[in-house]
Amino acid sequence: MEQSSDLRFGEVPETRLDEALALSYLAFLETPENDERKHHYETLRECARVGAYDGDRLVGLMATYDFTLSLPGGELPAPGLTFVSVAPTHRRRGVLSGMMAELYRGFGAAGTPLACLWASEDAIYGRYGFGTGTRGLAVEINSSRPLALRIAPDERPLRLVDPADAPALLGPYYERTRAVRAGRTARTERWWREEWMVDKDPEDDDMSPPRIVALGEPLAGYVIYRTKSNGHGPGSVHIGELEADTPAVAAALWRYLAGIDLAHKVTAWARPLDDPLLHFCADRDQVRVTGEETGLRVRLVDVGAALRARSWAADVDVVLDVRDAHVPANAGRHRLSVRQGTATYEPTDAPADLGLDVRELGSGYLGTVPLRELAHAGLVTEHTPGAAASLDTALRTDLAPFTVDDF
Ligand SMILES: CC(=O)SCCNC(=O)CCNC(=O)[C@H](O)C(C)(C)COP(=O)(O)OP(=O)(O)OC[C@H]1O[C@@H](n2cnc3c(N)ncnc32)[C@H](O)[C@@H]1OP(=O)(O)O
Repeated sequence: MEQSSDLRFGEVPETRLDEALALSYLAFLETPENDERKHHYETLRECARVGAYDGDRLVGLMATYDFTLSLPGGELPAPGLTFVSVAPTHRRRGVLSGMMAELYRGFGAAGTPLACLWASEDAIYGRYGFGTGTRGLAVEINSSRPLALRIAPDERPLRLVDPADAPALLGPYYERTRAVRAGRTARTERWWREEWMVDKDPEDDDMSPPRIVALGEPLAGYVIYRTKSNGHGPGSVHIGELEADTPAVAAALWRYLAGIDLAHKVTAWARPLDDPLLHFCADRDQVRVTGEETGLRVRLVDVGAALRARSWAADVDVVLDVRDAHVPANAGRHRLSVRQGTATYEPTDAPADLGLDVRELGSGYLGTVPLRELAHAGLVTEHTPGAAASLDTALRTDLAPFTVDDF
């Protein structure tokens, strides 16, 4: 892609936030109302920002949240890309590519190990080395009849929680889920309030405020959902998040949701690939998977730092020949050696066992996509038969990586 020589890339100062927001609304085809605009302004103010300038005019914008991402057995800083916008007058001239290069330069200087994002379109970010970090299932329950279950639900009472109390009650619980499931960003008090507990659903004016139902003291599980009425017809229940200590607690929460009067449908836009509901429901005609999508995309910005920070399910010794068109420091042959749970990752002259792009390594990193599958798809080259399977065994996680925090 040819990049215009009159473009300049650099920081977007706070004095230009209004212009940056206007550009973003132009790119995303949005005209938000005052409260939402204020929220976007504050969010953008707190993010790090990269811009593209044509003369003095801002024609490209990209911002990063200061996130920390859970990994198998640990966590790392992982800036979250957002507000990625290019003026419609300047598309396909290399503005995004220029901003990505500027971003990666900054990451290199800061020693940033990972980056993450949710994409508006699937085809955009693979070229910059982003792989599949998490995937989610869309699930729909026919709740015109009681939920049929194969296990006994936890019969302790359920209680409604005031949204104002939710961050203090749910926050520590959510934090514990991060320790056992990779792919989850840490939530601040502000994130809870402004992303989860906001009264008005940003995408659907007809949704109720968030409802929170909890089970157990100490807390053993919770669900955050909204409802939607449908005039005289049956309404629906829409799950934001459901977390539970045990299958019995999960069963109690799902049974509750499916039992809500005046609603004949429960939907969840994203559930983990290994959601126990899909096994303990007694009727898969009643509980249907209606879609599967990539959630968080992950970029190994510093491959060595990223690999050393996660835990491993098995020892492994492989030489990886990594391609990285955007971060040259990652490219070339490196020996990944995991001994008794500790990884080393060093440059080597030894012949490669596996050849792959950093994008594919990103897809395997949290355990979501087996490298064996990518080898079968012709995207990973197996120079040593069995090397992809050995690395997959080491990368495997107990729970499927998953997040519902889109941004
Ligand atoms: C994390 C987030 O914020 S996701 C949100 C992304 N933003 C949006 O969807 C808002 C609307 N879209 C836009 O603002 C722009 O079209 C962007 C940001 C998607 C792309 O910006 P551009 O400056 O046009 O991209 P740029 O010219 O640098 O293209 C680089 C390469 O990506 C490709 N590309 C860019 N956009 C797309 C796309 N939507 N689908 C497929 N390929 C794309 C280009 O063809 C080019 O490929 P090449 O190098 O092989 O020739």
